[in-house]
Amino acid sequence: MTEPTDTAIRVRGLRKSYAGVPAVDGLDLDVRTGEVFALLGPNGAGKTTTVEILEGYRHRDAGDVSVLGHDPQSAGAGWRKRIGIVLQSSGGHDEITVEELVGHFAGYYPGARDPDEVIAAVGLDEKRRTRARHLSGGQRRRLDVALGILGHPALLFLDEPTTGFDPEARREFWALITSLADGGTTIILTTHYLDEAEHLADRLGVITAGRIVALDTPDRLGGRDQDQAIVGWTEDGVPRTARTSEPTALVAELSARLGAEVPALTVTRPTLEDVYLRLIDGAATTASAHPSPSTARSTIQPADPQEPVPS
Ligand SMILES: Nc1ncnc2c1ncn2[C@@H]1O[C@H](COP(=O)(O)OP(=O)(O)OP(=O)(O)O)[C@@H](O)[C@H]1O
Repeated sequence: MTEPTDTAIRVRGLRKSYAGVPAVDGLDLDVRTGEVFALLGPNGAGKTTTVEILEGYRHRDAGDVSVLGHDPQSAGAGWRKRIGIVLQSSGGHDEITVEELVGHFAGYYPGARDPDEVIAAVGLDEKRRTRARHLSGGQRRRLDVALGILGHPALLFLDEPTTGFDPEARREFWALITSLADGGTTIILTTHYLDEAEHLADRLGVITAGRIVALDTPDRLGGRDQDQAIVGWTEDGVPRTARTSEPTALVAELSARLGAEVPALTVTRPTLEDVYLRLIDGAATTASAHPSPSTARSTIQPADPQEPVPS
């Protein structure tokens, strides 16, 4: 297969079941080279299963998958070196210091980034001589990211990267991700933080029950840009609100009626979280109105333990 330059990931009809219960149920996805793409969805929606198939860590039951022009199921070591992975939880190497670990992993990649620069970039300079087991949860995640970006990956997977970060650490981490994206790295992000997705992602895909139910830019997802605005103000001492698709006209009318400064005026639009929750609710309602055989099966069949990971 020749490698397309504008498409980093192409997925068609992806399916994966555990003990007959679908986790990914006919998923299509295109991720463009150089974009930051966020996968959102409730617990158990199929995000990790999808991402692990893309990473080559899990075998699919059906569908076509191309990642950087190769099928992850059969791609070789050269392909793997072009992929950076930061898993949801990491561990191990507890007795090794940050600089030893980063220096050691740098040896795996021809033309690796300078370990000192990577340690500085993830904000671990002050902890470089600290053993991994003495790092805080957030610092450990930064170390994971350091290991993930050492090899200049063309494609970086970040699975819930800022869980446990304090607000300042999250902002710093976002800046790091933005700088990687500016440098041309394609990034696949799974997160439960809507503000993180909105801040970082060029496009978002929402997965429920193993399918993409919405896919767009953060400001257009689920018709968000078409949503009515909510105008709030106080009149005769009473708080009032109105929904309108023409907030400017309403504000002008209020201003003409109540004076130049309309008391307690606010104009708001649905947040990404509002839209996301609406999409999830809508998908759940549709699923319960039309129960599929797979939904019925899931109540009676236990799931398999995790498959062995191919080397
Ligand atoms: N190894 C496994 N064996 C059996 N069932 C599994 C396995 N991995 C995932 N599942 C099931 O597949 C479904 C999708 O799980 P997955 O981990 O892909 O969801 P997710 O969207 O990543 O969830 P979360 O947000 O909680 O991480 C769930 O119902 C889960 O229980």
